[in-house]
Amino acid sequence: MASLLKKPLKLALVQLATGADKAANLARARSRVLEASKSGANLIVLPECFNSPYGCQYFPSYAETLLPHPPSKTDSPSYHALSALAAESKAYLLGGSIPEYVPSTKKYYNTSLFFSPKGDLLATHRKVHLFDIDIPGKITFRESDVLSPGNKVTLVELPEYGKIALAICYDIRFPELATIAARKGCFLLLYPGAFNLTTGALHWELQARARAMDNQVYVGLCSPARDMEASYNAWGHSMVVDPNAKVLCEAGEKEEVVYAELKGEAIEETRKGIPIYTQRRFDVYPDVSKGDIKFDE
Ligand SMILES: NC(=O)CCC(=O)C(=O)O
Repeated sequence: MASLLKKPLKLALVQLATGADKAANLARARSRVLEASKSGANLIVLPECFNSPYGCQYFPSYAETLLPHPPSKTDSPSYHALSALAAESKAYLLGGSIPEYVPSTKKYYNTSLFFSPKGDLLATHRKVHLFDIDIPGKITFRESDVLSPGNKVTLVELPEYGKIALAICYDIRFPELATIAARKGCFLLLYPGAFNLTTGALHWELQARARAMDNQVYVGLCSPARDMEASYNAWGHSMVVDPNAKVLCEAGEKEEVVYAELKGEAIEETRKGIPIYTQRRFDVYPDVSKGDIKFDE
């Protein structure tokens, strides 16, 4: 069987310190992405809401308009900054997410943008599962007060490497997305995400390792750096997990770039040793990757 990952890939996660100044966030992202590309990264990831603070009160004022494609520089400075940066760094670049506004429907989304090493937009992913939680005395958050959900599974083909899946933060709690992506042949699931001090301590690493273990693929989670002065305190701890659920690299809480070398053999060896791939009982339960699924491939 052909390898899901055709050749080794160096993945970089940029755990960016973001603030209120969008231009400063973009400039900071640029210098960290260029640093990662100088270190040989082939695929570089920026966090959820990398160009703005994270919070419902911020989404409208930071939102950019992406459609019709390509957007003007006024409609989406972040699109143009990311496109130029991908081309300059000659690496695939995932702009973890930005708040997006669609004037025709007056809807806001939490949207990531994925660029080729030539600076072409290959995919966008609108967060499918909105972060609405209420843990009394700890954290209440309702993205759905402002945002609308996306409605597709996003898979992207990188011709020299293979297929990857894009999702955002709270999407990781819904294992169906990960399973569908893995069964469709992805070698890597990427989740830019801003967990917080409550749920980060509980579930950040557990979710990453669970998605990797269940699906025997690589998983990357990229957080903003923690800022205790901000209204929302991101967990940090960006990490890459291997197909055997082992953490390959992990950031601390501050701004940092972490790297991992991904290899196709690791997926094959894991699946050979524990062959759940050939042991599924679709005569007992359904295959979630079959049926009426909305894809953007
Ligand atoms: N930005 C998010 O979606 C946060 C998700 C989160 O913290 C969680 O626990 O899930």
